[in-house]
Amino acid sequence: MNAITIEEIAKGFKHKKVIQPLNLNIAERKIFGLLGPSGCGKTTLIKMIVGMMKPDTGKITVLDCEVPNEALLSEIGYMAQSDALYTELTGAENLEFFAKLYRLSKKEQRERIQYAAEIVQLTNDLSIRVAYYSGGMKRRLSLAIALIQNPKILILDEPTVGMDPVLKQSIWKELERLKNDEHKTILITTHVMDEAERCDNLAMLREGKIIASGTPAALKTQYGVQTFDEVFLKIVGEL
Ligand SMILES: Nc1ncnc2c1ncn2[C@@H]1O[C@H](COP(=O)(O)OP(=O)(O)OP(=O)(O)O)[C@@H](O)[C@H]1O
Repeated sequence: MNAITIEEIAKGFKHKKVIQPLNLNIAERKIFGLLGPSGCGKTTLIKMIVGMMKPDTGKITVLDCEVPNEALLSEIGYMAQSDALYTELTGAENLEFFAKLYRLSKKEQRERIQYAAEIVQLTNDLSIRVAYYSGGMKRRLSLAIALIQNPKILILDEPTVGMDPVLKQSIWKELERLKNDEHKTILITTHVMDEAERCDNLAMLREGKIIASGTPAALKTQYGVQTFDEVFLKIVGEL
């Protein structure tokens, strides 16, 4: 069963085609990684899945609903690349704001805020104003916000940028637990190759087209290489 189905989606800005007509299926209860060089269209594709950007043509279906659909707002936890946080508020107030937006009960609010803050190791910094957070702390708070309403699907645009290896490892463990125990579907963009390795399925994007897809092992076997950088270089004829 697919959590996300993308059919013939295309998007351009002015004269530039950013996403070529593209098809992609993302299976439920899997971690799907979107790889590709800067500017290849990953964020644009993700924004269309989330419903923040309208495709020029094509259709996107999430959990059997055609995007955009208000019912999907609570089903998708989205972590953007640029942090959309209220810097005048504390970390806790930011989390509360989003918890209220999703109409969580007082008890759920408390539980989810505690859970999300623990996952990103911000529990002891929740009373600090976000204006005083470091870049990495803001990323962590953004990830906590994506988790707050306990969505079925997590869409995370480069979630671990600026995080230290220990925290990165614990976040990946939690993503795997969310998939295995809570049956979440996770779509992630990354430049980090050891993260790509941990995904169940990958799609490699270049100039708005999918140039390769499959499991991490299948992709490396298909191209007879050891790393995803080499897969990419082989495809573009540089190796
Ligand atoms: N609103 C916009 N108006 C005009 N051009 C845009 C807009 N949004 C994105 N683009 C262009 O679309 C292309 C793809 O951008 P996108 O952010 O999707 O790339 P990306 O693969 O996510 O890159 P990165 O890994 O660096 O974040 C870029 O050339 C970018 O300049």
